[in-house]
Amino acid sequence: MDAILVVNAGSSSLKFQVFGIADGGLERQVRGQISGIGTRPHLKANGADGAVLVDRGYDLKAIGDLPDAISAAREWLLTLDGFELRAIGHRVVHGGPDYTQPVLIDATVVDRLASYQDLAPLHQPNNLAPIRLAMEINPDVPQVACFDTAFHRGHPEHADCYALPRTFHDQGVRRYGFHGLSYEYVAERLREMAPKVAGGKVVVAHLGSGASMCALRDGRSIESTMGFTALDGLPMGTRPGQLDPGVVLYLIKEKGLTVEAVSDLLYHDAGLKGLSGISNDMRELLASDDPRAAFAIAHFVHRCGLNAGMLAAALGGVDAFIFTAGVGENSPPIRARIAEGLAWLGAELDAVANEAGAGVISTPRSRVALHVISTDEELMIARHTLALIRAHTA
Ligand SMILES: Nc1ncnc2c1ncn2[C@@H]1O[C@H](COP(=O)(O)OP(=O)(O)O)[C@@H](O)[C@H]1O
Ligand SMILES: CC(=O)OP(=O)(O)O
Ligand SMILES: [Mg+2]
Repeated sequence: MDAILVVNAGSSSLKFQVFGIADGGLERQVRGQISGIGTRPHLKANGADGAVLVDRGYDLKAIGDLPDAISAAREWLLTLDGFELRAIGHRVVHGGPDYTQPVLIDATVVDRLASYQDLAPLHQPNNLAPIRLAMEINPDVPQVACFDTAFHRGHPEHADCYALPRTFHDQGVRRYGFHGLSYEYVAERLREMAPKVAGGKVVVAHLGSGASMCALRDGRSIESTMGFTALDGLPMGTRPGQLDPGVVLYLIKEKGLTVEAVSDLLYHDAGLKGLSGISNDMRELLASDDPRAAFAIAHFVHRCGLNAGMLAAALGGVDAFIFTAGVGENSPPIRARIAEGLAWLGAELDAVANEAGAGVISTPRSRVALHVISTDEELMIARHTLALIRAHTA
């Protein structure tokens, strides 16, 4: 069967899917991920019928980081047969000022994407590693890069600039926004599920290991909480979210930290991990009775509320609030606490529906519809990849 492989390297997970190419479009064949990278690595994959193909844990020595996960996933994927690889689609977190839509990859594209490495050090090298590997091993298989930043490129310019001298903006120092493939998918899904709501003012909360929110007006992004890099906005697993830049200057000038040490702190040791001193993994914090875990969660919920308010202001109101990604899809208690913070907007949670993991978790009276949508960045990537290779072979 002709197939597309999709690779999505996040900050705590490596996700992959295999889609068959059929006349009618894409047919999902395999959906897998290595989750808990850095905490409790676990490989799980399901086949087209949902059957479990593999479900196994690894110790941290075997999979300590993303590159280890890429090797392990590749090893497992090579055990599959029956697929003729026709294309590989990749999530690439930073598209910089150049890429506003998916692109066929060649050596020039790889070089340019590598030049954004410092703008997404947690992701870009891991996005590029499998691209380079496949170029070497399967040079004839076309590869497509799909960007987290592209969906946000329709923002008005006054929203995406920093209040810095204009020359910096012209050099690419501006707000890009991330998780765009997830928001694009959620916007499409919402249009299918609730077209009236989808045409209105919607805030989507992508709460995973990386976390951000996006304001959608009529399905298009008009604002996001992330900026130049994926450090801004909400607190995350290991990233602080919004931080006074004065803190960075102080750490360097007064505390003598090197630039590398500050970078390490902001990408690897801050956020839920830094604040709790326990873990970057929300599951572990929720399960802990250590007050530092509760404190980190309280901070996360507080910042989610503030950022939701900011996006509500950008939209001039909110018709719907959507939860997605690892925490948003799977944690009723976190959803409940965030929903509480939306009460001033008229949101009312249906506690039973929330606990049951329903798609709509607001009461009929609620002035803000509360939805849970499982994101599918890989499907979005597969669609873009198929469209691009078809356009190039037509
Ligand atoms: N049942 C759950 N309750 C709370 N958090 C969860 C649950 N399941 C997964 N998560 C959280 O989701 C995060 C992973 O989300 P995901 O969107 O896959 O992240 P990423 O793509 O950034 O690696 C994990 O860090 C974990 O804390
Ligand atoms: C951009 C980003 O933070 O991605 P992820 O949530 O997958 O780490
Ligand atoms: Mg992710």
